[in-house]
Amino acid sequence: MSRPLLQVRGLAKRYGARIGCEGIDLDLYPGEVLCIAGESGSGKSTLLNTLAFQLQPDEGQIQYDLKDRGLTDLGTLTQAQLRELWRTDWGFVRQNPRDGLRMQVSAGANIGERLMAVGARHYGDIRGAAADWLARVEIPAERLDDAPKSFSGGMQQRLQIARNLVSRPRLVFMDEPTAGLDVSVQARFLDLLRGLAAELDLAVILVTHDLAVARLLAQRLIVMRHGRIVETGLTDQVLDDPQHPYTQLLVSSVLAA
Ligand SMILES: Nc1ncnc2c1ncn2[C@@H]1O[C@H](COP(=O)(O)OP(=O)(O)OP(=O)(O)O)[C@@H](O)[C@H]1O
Repeated sequence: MSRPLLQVRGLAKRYGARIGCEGIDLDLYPGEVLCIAGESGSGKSTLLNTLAFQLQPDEGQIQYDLKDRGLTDLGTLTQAQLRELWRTDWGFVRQNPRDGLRMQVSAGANIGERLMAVGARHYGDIRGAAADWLARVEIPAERLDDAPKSFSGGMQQRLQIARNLVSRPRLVFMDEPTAGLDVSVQARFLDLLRGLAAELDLAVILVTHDLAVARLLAQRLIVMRHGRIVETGLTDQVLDDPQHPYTQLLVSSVLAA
């Protein structure tokens, strides 16, 4: 197997005496989609934000395969180096597009900004690439100059995907990206996401409480409870033959719904 893109050992994040997550070990490989599932309060968002180094870990180590340095302890990077990573080689798709987009500037500018972060300077090229990405996420090109606040929720979420993927990141963190979408647009959105992840060989760490989303998108699944990983494995295996009683309960409660 290839070298891991992200390697995590003994990770913990606490809020005072309360455990956010602890004892987390995981390896993520290039192009792999990993889903973090678990009930409300199990520590999914804490783990995601700590992995993305947007929350400072209290214990443990996160190593990332930086393009120019190989596996590097993220704790040794400066804030400027972390910001560079967030703007270029990583992406972050929020549950609420208002948190991941700049709502007042045009769709084209939302995409163009990320391109400028990776060095693009030519206005025509940036506009062309933005139009191309709008088409890839199924937004009509004539909406290029419109602000996302005039878009539907589904369009905003697709724009957030375009903004993140235009810089060709290798790793994208996603926090419940489908939770705010109507059921009627969820399936198409998931299809689009799955296609783009495969085409771009994108590694994704995705938080969801929806096991159907995990089944559709993720090769590997982590199940969390009380801040700890209680089960991990290939998604189909975990869902079809859960070993931990908590996972069994989680799977059977979905089947019963
Ligand atoms: N900012 C915070 N301050 C104090 N405690 C927090 C904070 N954020 C989360 N927690 C606590 O950490 C634990 C894990 O919360 P977290 O939000 O990571 O869970 P989650 O699985 O993402 O939940 P949900 O699905 O409801 O978003 C919970 O006990 C929660 O109360």
